[in-house]
Amino acid sequence: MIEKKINIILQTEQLSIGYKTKKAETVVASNINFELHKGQLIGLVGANGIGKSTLLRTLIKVQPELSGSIKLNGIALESTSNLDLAKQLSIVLTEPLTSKNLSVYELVALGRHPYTNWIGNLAQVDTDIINNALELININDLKDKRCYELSDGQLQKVMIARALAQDTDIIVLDEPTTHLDMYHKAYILKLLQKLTKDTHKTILFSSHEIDLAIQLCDTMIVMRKDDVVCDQPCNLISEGVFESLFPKDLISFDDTTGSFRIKK
Ligand SMILES: Nc1ncnc2c1ncn2[C@@H]1O[C@H](COP(=O)(O)OP(=O)(O)OP(=O)(O)O)[C@@H](O)[C@H]1O
Repeated sequence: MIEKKINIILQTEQLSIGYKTKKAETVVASNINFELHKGQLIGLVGANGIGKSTLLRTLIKVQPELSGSIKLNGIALESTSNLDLAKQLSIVLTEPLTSKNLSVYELVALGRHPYTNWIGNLAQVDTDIINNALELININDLKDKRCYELSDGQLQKVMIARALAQDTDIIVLDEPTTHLDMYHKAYILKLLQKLTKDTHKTILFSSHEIDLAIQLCDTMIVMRKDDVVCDQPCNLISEGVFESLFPKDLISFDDTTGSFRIKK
């Protein structure tokens, strides 16, 4: 029990997320309580528009929580400075890159930004970490290419290498498999699983690839209309959580295969 507590890296308590304007507050989800552990692969799933990106943006401090608390390594997120945050948490977003003119090496090297001096000079330790990230993701052969020359799958690997170069305890990815074909979706998620095992980092990603996430994740956070649940995939299956994710007219969840099927 005590060891479990020591291993907690990210924790929410009575978290409520959404959007606030001067006139109104829109709650997207509330009563969110979970504990994420070191070295785990965690998939965040739910229907379109349910609040996955809103939750991720709140967890990475891009938007404020409406109420409740988030703790990163035991410290409230709101009292963690942005520089400290960048040393603990790295982010991979799917938005198109504005810096596609950079070479792959230069883009991965940007991951060292929180650690370098103001002109961004790289020390030997930084270049070692960058080379190690290129090696771990197996993209050494791409390092001199310009980012605009890459396929979506290659670019996604480069973005993950940049996050690795940032050398944080936790990596957060918003829909890392968007635009990828079936093979590359599986490849990227398998790569994330391997990284959690090889580096003991915690990796949290949102995805619509529920079937793949069930097979690969240690833990899943499932956002439903009325609640947010977090558990091991096998427990979520036996509690019927996936079955309740979507309207029942078109697809149903098959407990035995752990996948969705179209109703005939
Ligand atoms: N900037 C914003 N201001 C106000 N409401 C927003 C904003 N961004 C998103 N929303 C609303 O918050 C809700 C959750 O959206 P969000 O993008 O988090 O869902 P999602 O689960 O990531 O969806 P998808 O799977 O389609 O990407 C939606 O109702 C959306 O319209």
